[in-house]
Amino acid sequence: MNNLFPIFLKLENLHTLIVGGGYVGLEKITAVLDNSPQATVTLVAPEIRDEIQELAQVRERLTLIFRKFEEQDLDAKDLVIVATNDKLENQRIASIARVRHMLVNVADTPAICDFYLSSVVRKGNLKVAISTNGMSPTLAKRLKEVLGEALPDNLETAMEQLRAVREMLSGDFAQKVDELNRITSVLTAGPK
Ligand SMILES: C[C@@]1(CC(=O)O)C2=NC(=C\c3[nH]c(c(CCC(=O)O)c3CC(=O)O)Cc3[nH]c(c(CC(=O)O)c3CCC(=O)O)/C=C3\N/C(=C\2)[C@@H](CCC(=O)O)[C@]3(C)CC(=O)O)/[C@H]1CCC(=O)O
Ligand SMILES: NC(=O)c1ccc[n+]([C@@H]2O[C@H](COP(=O)([O-])OP(=O)(O)OC[C@H]3O[C@@H](n4cnc5c(N)ncnc54)[C@H](O)[C@@H]3O)[C@@H](O)[C@H]2O)c1
Repeated sequence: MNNLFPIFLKLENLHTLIVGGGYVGLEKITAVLDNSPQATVTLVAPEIRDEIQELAQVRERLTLIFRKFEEQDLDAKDLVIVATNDKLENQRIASIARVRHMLVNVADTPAICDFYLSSVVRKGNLKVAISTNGMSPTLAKRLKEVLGEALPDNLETAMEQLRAVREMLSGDFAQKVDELNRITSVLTAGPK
């Protein structure tokens, strides 16, 4: 069963807590900031990798706290990514966050995640997020590479032109939809 519902978050409007500052903490903070450089993030861990400390020097909205997780760290947070190397502590933190109605990702335990991070193909304004439903992050990463090669680089121009058309079109909503579908039908037309 694949019941995941994909959404695209504006992380600059949310406050994300990352618990753990090791390899996985670094992977997750990198994923967050690569996609959402203006995201507000607090990371708490007694030991924080140098690469994360370097990131914090150039990212004003990234705050580091050098100690173990405390429940108050969840105050005023929207999302939590839990990535300590203590599985039981990860589960404990996730349960506290759930009681507080926050969305939780626990890097080492997919079964108790409310959301997964995805592999991301980016071409300007286009973003394609890939998930394997937790089956194989490695496959997601490879598919990202395949799709990145396959998608043409001039999509940005097409998007800009379509946006201009979209703004120019008059008429009611149904007429606009018809016209946009007509213009873009060449994209899905098979070979003649
Ligand atoms: C996509 C990506 C996004 C990101 O993290 O930014 C991501 N993992 C990435 C890479 C990656 N992760 C792992 C490897 C090693 C090889 C392998 O195991 O395949 C590699 C490959 C590599 O690094 O080369 C190990 C691993 N990952 C999870 C577990 C726990 C478990 O499965 O039990 C373990 C075993 C830990 C252990 O054994 O100790 C769990 C999750 N990893 C997810 C996402 C979520 C499911 C996504 C989906 O639905 O596909 C989920 C469920 C939760 C989450 O983390 O959100 C990112 C690709 C970035 C890119 O595109 O370059
Ligand atoms: N989802 C994924 O993509 C993925 C990939 C690899 C590993 N994992 C799993 O993620 C976990 C973390 O691995 P790692 O390589 O980052 O470990 P690591 O040893 O490099 O780092 C652990 C971090 O957790 C911190 N920490 C420990 N207890 C803490 C606490 N109570 N509060 C706050 N921080 C605390 C440490 O200070 C350190 O910063 C492991 O269980 C691993 O199996 C997940």
